[in-house]
Amino acid sequence: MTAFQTSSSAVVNFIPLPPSCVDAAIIDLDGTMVDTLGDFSEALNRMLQDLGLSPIDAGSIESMVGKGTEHLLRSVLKHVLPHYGADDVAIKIEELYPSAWASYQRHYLAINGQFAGVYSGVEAGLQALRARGLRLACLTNKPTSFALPLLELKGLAGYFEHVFGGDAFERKKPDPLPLLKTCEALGVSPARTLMVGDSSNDAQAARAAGCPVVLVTYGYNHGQPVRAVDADGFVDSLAQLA
Ligand SMILES: O=C(O)COP(=O)(O)O
Ligand SMILES: [Mg+2]
Repeated sequence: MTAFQTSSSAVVNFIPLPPSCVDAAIIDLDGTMVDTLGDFSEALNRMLQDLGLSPIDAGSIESMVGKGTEHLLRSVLKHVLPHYGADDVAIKIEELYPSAWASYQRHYLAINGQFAGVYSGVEAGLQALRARGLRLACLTNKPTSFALPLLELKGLAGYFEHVFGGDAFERKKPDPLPLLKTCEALGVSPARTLMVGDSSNDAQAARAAGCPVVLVTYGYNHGQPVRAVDADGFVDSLAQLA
């Protein structure tokens, strides 16, 4: 049992942190601080149009978000190329990938943040964590070049000492490496660093790194119910971290 669980139940709604338990918090971006599904949808559909492919709906995109851009683009291409056989699809995806990535990057950077909104309670939560003296870093699987301007535009960049994207380290979440590297950059120990995310990706990375982990209930969890994920607690708003 961690300091964040009660003795009566394995997974509970979040218990307010005893201030002495953590020195830092690492916060996920997509689905945790900003609802970026509109941005993903806009940039991906502009990309598909460039490639002469059929559009994709936001509901399908939602279950593909969270594992970084390479995974997202390959999943989207696979989804819109259903009339090919399995082997042919794989070949076609690799063939299309370089132009898909170039087009997606161009469109995403052009619309970044315009179809996205900060979830309610995010600023209050970040302010409360800062008021407790916690060191804060943002760790996302989206490219750093997408994350930085988005946080700036939404007025959230100033809360973080570090912002690391999916391309900042050799491996992405759910690998523990990005969390361990972020703890190192903050100069804190993983056991005293709270991970706050929205998906099993964040929770698995945190478990493997030895960080306590709390998940929000409103984000994107690969199309699966988030409360089934192994985590230390759940919040409906970052303001509940206060
Ligand atoms: O771009 C993604 O895959 C999602 O990134 P996240 O780690 O901020 O949820
Ligand atoms: Mg996320």
